[in-house]
Amino acid sequence: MSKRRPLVAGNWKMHGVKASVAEFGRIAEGYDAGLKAKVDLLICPPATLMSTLAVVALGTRIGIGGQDCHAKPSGAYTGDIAAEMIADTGATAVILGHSERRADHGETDAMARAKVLAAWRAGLVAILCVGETHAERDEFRALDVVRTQLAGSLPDGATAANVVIAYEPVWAIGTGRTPTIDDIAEMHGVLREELIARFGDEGAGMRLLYGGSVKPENAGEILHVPNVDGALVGGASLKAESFIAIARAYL
Ligand SMILES: O=C(CO)COP(=O)(O)O
Repeated sequence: MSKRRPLVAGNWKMHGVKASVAEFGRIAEGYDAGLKAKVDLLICPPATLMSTLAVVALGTRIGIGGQDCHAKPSGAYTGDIAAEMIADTGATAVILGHSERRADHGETDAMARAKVLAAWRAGLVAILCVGETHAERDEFRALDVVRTQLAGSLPDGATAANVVIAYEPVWAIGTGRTPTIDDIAEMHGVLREELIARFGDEGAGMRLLYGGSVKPENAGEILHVPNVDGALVGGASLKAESFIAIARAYL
């Protein structure tokens, strides 16, 4: 039996307004005692909702996280948010190095690495995303690409408590397509090997999430793959019904 407690995290991306607080309430209602005994839940709303949801989440045992942070604690960086500001809302985690940040904002492994250090400085858990493009998988480079991303973006000092790794194949995000169960098992196995080689027992204890078109229909299969310790869910996290249904794969 693995001692890693599963985590199902919702990445709301650029979705959600004040009315979405009610949807969060429905997620909290669905997080019953049976689920609480088995799985952690985290919601990463847009920055505009973080403070509100952090208050609403008090007592629900659902964590709140950010979707990105700046590497610096403060300064003249218009539009950016420091890890310390995320922590100040009551959030406890932050997604970093997401492929949408890498593609749309030119984020490199070095930048993701600096942001992970910022998250730790602020006391946040870093949810670090890695994943190959479709072309890279076609060229049989997926494992190498992901190994390189992990090596370049995960700093020394990572522990089972301060980092979660999310494997998100870029081509599976929002497309309804997923890798085969064997491909997920292979990638997560490689990630686990890398983490143990670098961090020993801490690496063995780090949670590895799968992300990319996770839905209630495929959660049962994906979440029981060895070394898959949960999911990072985009679209299906926007509705309480589907998000909770995914978490219930652990019951
Ligand atoms: O990018 C994702 C989560 O970070 C996955 O998004 P989808 O679940 O919508 O494919």
